[in-house]
Amino acid sequence: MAAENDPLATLDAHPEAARLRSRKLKDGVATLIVDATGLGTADRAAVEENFRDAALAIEGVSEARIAMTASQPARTLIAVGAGKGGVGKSTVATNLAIAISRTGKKVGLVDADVYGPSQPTLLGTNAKPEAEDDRLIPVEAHGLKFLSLGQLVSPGHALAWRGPMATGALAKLIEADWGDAEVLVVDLPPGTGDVQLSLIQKSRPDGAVIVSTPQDLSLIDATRAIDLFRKMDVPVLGIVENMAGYICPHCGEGSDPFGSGGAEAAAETIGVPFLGRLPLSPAIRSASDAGMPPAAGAPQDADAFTRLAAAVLAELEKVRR
Ligand SMILES: Nc1ncnc2c1ncn2[C@@H]1O[C@H](COP(=O)(O)OP(=O)(O)OP(=O)(O)O)[C@@H](O)[C@H]1O
Repeated sequence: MAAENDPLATLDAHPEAARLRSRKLKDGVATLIVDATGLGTADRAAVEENFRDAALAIEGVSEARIAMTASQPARTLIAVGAGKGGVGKSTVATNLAIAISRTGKKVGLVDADVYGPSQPTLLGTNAKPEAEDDRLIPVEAHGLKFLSLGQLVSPGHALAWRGPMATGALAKLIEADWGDAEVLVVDLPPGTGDVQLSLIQKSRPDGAVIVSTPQDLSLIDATRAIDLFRKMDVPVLGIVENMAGYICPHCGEGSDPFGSGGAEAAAETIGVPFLGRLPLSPAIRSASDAGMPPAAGAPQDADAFTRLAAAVLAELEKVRR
């Protein structure tokens, strides 16, 4: 790492030398930059102490300054929002997260829906997260790590989350120990209120996906949600049209209970990408209610979400350039 006559060169033989990013000695002060990726709080402190002791044991070092770099990997945060409730935002967020994880990425899902956290139902588990050093450890299900406000309260009490209390609880979910998760999908509460605003401000999503049904009223609300993200300088990755057409399971005939093509037309007018449509399907509803996300199921159910994940990842690449 440095010249042979550098007294700090002995640190290259340290058992944690692979974490040493740089070392410098000036006027008796040793400055080390150490990569803390993947370390829990206790291990991080131990490694720091260890390097300090090792540096101070070197002749000519009177002081050791150790900088531990961010312990978490660069993580992409995707917010899933909707202007109003009931459009299938949570269903889309869960299945999008699963479809992204099926591309080989490590994915975490945050259920930040203060008004009706539904991920424990959608993922079919009531397991409660543990905490270590005051940091929550996400629960695992269907290949995802996830945390939900619904896990922090007893059933039926979620409506008590309001204002600063909700904001504080949401921060705990986002700042949890997500380990090696590369992508974090955040299921926001519906609407454009203070809770959404402070969450967007604090967590700075890399992009937002807006869920809407094809009908006009839902689209007006979706437009408000888009405005909120744009004002906060969060790139809108696009609109997903959910419940976009119904195929009768009995006669096979197609119909459009909520209209058709509305979200695609609105996306064009507003100037955001259209990410695709998901059909109104009894199979999606019954699988979701049973805690068996369709994205993790048979191809005929999973395909629409696989395409959605590909579209979302492609848009993310574009906004990063
Ligand atoms: N494409 C679909 N086909 C059939 N049912 C669907 C579809 N999408 C969602 N649903 C059903 O609609 C209901 C509402 O969905 P979901 O909870 O995901 O909506 P939401 O927008 O997150 O609502 P809220 O924000 O109010 O919690 C659920 O019963 C869900 O199974």
